Amino acid sequence: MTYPFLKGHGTENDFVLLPDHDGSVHGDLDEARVRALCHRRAGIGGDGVLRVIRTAALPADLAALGEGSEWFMDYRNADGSISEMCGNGVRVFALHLIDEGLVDPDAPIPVGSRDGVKVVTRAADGGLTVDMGSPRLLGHTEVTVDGRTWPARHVDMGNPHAVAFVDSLDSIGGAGTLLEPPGHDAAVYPDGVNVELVVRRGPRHVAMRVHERGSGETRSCGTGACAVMVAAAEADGAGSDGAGSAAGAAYRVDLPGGTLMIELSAEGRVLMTGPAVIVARGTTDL
Ligand SMILES: N[C@@H](CCC[C@H](N)C(=O)O)C(=O)O
Repeated sequence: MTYPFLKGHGTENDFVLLPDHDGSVHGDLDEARVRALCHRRAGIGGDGVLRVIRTAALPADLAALGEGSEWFMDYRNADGSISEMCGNGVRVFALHLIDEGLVDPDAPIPVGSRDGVKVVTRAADGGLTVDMGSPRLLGHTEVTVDGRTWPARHVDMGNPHAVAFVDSLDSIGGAGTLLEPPGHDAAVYPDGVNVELVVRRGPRHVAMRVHERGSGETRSCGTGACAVMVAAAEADGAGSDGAGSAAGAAYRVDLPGGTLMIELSAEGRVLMTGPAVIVARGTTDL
């Protein structure tokens, strides 16, 4: 069977997009197909898959999560597992909808996800801004990477994150070498966790590396950058809800694949701005 695909990325977090508007192409998108598509040597290659489907074509339980949005981002990690949300992916997804004339490019674009509807707007710098919703600052925990253990902040951005402030990003193996899933408390993260390692670069400016649940070390993670901003804002004197005195603050978050700007609105909502690019389109029989 041959079917269409596109390839895109946001700050080098790369995705295979699968247009499947009425759900007739991929049915239940199984893990084996996702792994084959994302394989870096035998497939198209990607950190994950974004299935582009109309909310109305989904089973009732999923459709309920996307209520109010015509389009739903059905996201899968490279290993075929499902995640609630993908911050870089939703920008790439919205760009695809704009490119294909599927939405009004001048209006806010609602995109359904397993973490509810995210609204994407065009940013002044040519990028896209996503209202990522309200973060949840949960407990304190720890993570172990390369045999070293750090205290970490548990931040929920719809998906689970552990944010650890470290002395140096360079001393923890080379870039792209966090191959083993970091050690973490399975009681805190029963479904696994995305782990962010962070250093300060200046006032409201941080840099990070990330090991993603289901994808390994990636060049960028949008929800991860948001979690990092929330943890940094708390450390900089915000209230326990992540808003407080940091509300309105904008942080620059540098990642191996680029830079994201993350802002905490006066209402305590996280606004993420960054680029999105489509680099290829074609058909595959994978
Ligand atoms: N890269 C994404 C996050 C993808 C999901 C994550 N690996 C998980 O399992 O929660 C992003 O940009 O947010």
